[in-house]
Amino acid sequence: MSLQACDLGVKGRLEELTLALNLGEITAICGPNGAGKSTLLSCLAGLLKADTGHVALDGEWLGRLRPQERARALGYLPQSPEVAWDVSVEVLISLGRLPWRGAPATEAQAAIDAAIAAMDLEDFRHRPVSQLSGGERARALMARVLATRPGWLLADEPLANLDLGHAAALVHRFREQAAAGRGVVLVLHDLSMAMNHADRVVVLDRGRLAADGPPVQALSEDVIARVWGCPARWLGEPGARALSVG
Ligand SMILES: Nc1ncnc2c1ncn2[C@@H]1O[C@H](COP(=O)(O)OP(=O)(O)OP(=O)(O)O)[C@@H](O)[C@H]1O
Repeated sequence: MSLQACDLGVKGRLEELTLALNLGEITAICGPNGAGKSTLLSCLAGLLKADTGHVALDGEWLGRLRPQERARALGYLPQSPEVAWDVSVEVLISLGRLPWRGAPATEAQAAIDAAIAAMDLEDFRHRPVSQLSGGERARALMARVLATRPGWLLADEPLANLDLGHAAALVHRFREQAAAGRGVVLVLHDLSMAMNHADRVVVLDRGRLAADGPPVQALSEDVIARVWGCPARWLGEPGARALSVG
């Protein structure tokens, strides 16, 4: 199942970008504020229509797929952890099963239970979403995406509201998903996370592709200086790098 952006352009936001994403990999999309990361992710998820070009899933244009088919293949976590309805955590997560309506109830419950366990939400299962902290709500929203068991996980800043332990656990979940042959595409501001845990990093700058490759290349000190405009130095060993800035 391939996911490709071909000459993708959104006026004032993305400039004719071509990109083929790979299953079995964690791809990080990095770049400064306003670089076009969320715009690209929304296009890949089929939620934002490009002005030029298209996104193709297995060679089929996203716009031509049935919504249910698209929702089964592409799981999307938006940047802001907003929830429109004050339902319980379990009900919120069960919404992730909507694309699989008609599947056996046992299968649905197993997926929901696994997502609750993966995001450490057992204690909150019956709690209304309005009574969660910001990080707990972010975990519940991630669990909803996991419950779908999509072929592609597209997550916009999935670690932003999480404490250290839950962030590390979620990175581990992403690695499991990639190892299971799924595609994982993450917008990340934390360049150390991208350096240490991504297989590939796509760097955007003012709507353009500035770098694309293994983290050591795409997040080299030169690229960081050029794109983010600040001197930075990588410290530590491969796999446990820390970024010293300034
Ligand atoms: N709905 C919109 N209409 C018009 N322009 C928009 C809209 N949303 C974002 N933009 C603009 O498009 C550009 C890219 O925005 P985008 O949200 O993709 O950036 P980003 O890289 O995700 O940034 P951040 O790191 O701040 O979240 C920005 O200049 C932004 O101001």
